[in-house]
Amino acid sequence: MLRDGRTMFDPKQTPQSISPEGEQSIPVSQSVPTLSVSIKEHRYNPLEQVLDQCALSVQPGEVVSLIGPSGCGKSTFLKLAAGLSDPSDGQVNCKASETAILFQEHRLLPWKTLADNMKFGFKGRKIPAEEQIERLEVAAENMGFSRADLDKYPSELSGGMRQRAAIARALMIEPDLLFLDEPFSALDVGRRREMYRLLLGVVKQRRCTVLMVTHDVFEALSLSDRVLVMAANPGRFLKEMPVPFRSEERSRALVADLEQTLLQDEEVAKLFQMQDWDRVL
Ligand SMILES: Nc1ncnc2c1ncn2[C@@H]1O[C@H](COP(=O)(O)OP(=O)(O)OP(=O)(O)O)[C@@H](O)[C@H]1O
Repeated sequence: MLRDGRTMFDPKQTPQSISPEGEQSIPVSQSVPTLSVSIKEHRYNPLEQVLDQCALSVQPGEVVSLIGPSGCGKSTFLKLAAGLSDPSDGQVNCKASETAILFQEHRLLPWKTLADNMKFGFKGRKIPAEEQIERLEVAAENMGFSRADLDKYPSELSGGMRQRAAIARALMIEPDLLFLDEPFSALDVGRRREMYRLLLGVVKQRRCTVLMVTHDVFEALSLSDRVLVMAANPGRFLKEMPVPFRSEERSRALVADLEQTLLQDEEVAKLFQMQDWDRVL
């Protein structure tokens, strides 16, 4: 059973096509979505249409990932969904009360220590001082930061530490909606898995809703309830791959099987130029 109540027993799930009208053809659960996005089109300049007919509803506690070739418009869709700018034509409806955004770049302030960067999200929020300290301590432990690390400046941290700091900063405000753009790209395989567990723990405990962009298909299928594949020129949703297993049931073999099914779909294979999928090189 998926978190939103849908059941999908067929382990050989196949990608479903998405109609140009958006996802109306896809069955969704009955609860009020945390996030509804309907973008008819988006352009940064009048001559180039970046997005075309991208509609998506995300249910409370659902994890949805966007994958697609570089430049197809994933980050643009995420930024519009997060309300960072308005679509040229379309609307975004968000029911979340606390939203956090994690950008592709870590965006830490170079003149602030790691601790101050991690606490930066508290600015403007009424969180008592003791609770701020408690959240910082828990986050530092979860992220594997020592007391000495907390006094360092971003320039003194490794790329992976900076990325973990940005993840901590986002999670420390306890969001009920998280927008993540390539959040784990700088982490080694062990840290990545720790972060996956942490993220899915937050999703489960607080019913946090997640919309994530990633280049890593295996990662997307490991973490998500469904994965949307975007095509380019203009950016649009091409396929949806539901993940028919609860997160705790997902083994490497099951996810690898789903990855193979997805990447062997004719249209998806063409999109990523992966028609000879079984070849490593
Ligand atoms: N601020 C901007 N101004 C003008 N064009 C932009 C801007 N941001 C993105 N674009 C263009 O919009 C298109 C989609 O970019 P976007 O970053 O959304 O793609 P993406 O799928 O996230 O790429 P990647 O996987 O490489 O991060 C690209 O052609 C890009 O050049």
